[in-house]
Amino acid sequence: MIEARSLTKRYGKTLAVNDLSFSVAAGRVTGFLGPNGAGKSTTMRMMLGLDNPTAGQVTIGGKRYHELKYPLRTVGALLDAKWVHPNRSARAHLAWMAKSNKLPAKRVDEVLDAVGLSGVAGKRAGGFSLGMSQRLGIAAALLGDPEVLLFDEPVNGLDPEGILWIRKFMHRLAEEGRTVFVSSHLLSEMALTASELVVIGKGELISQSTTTEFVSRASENTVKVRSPQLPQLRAALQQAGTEVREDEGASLLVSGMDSDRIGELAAANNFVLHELSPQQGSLEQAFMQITGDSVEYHTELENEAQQVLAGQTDPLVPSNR
Ligand SMILES: Nc1ncnc2c1ncn2[C@@H]1O[C@H](COP(=O)(O)OP(=O)(O)OP(=O)(O)O)[C@@H](O)[C@H]1O
Repeated sequence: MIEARSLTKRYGKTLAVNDLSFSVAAGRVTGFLGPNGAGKSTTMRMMLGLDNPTAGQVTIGGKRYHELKYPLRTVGALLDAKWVHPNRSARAHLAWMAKSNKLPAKRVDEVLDAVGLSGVAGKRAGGFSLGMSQRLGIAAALLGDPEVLLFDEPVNGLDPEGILWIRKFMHRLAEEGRTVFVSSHLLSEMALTASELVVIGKGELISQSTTTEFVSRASENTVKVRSPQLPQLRAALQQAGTEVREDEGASLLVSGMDSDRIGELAAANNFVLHELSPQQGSLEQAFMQITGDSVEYHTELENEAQQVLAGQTDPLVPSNR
């Protein structure tokens, strides 16, 4: 369990985190979502005692990081995967970390096995691909068998296979009952990875809810309707008080009435329906709608969201930001 209460961080004139309060529960993956510069990394650094809050506090299992007797046994983190001596082998890197933190040496092989790096444990970590480095970073985070895990943008720059691996691994950690808190600006990926979302913009809390609630609350839920009697159907729907838009000429997008009632209205008027399908809003739409002014780099995010919606980019592949 992580709890942030009125957490605030100021760097000179920049208010990086402003009066932020939220909680992260065990046994699920919680996504920490926000546009670039929203304050995600700063918040995570304060969780790990790498930065001191200007005001407020953040606790892990009720204690501030500095109060933890065995920090690595309580919280593990992946902040920067390339933080490793390039000439050390993966095993030597972990053995050094285990020793310097008074953790049992046998954990090294256990965590190498858990992340699938046993076969390359003797190889120089400097020659690892980004995906392998991320796995090594996760192995290091797991050394102390912590209840709480923090990952800062763990899928950045990874290929689809690497992204899928991380997503499944996080689900596994949550199923083991751990608290998994993962930051990202990749909206589609978070929709698949996290069941709970903490969303921030310009250092402030925008929302905390389940991913499903976040999407359905924010996005406009419409119903797509196709019929050979489109003009008549349209008139009947408008008369019933719905908002109706043309969708590529051949169908209608209806808001303000659910699909059951639209079907009943059509039946009552003897209209033939060729399609009646609820259109779920995407996380991108929800995010754009909710974050609104909080997005510092609006155009960039909008482009990304629009490309994903239009199917021009694979949501599994992160953009190069
Ligand atoms: N050490 C620092 N000194 C001054 N300003 C900082 C420092 N660290 C962060 N900031 C500023 O604080 C704000 C929040 O930055 P932060 O890195 O926490 O955001 P973020 O959500 O992690 O963004 P990104 O996804 O781009 O990493 C930004 O305006 C940033 O420029």
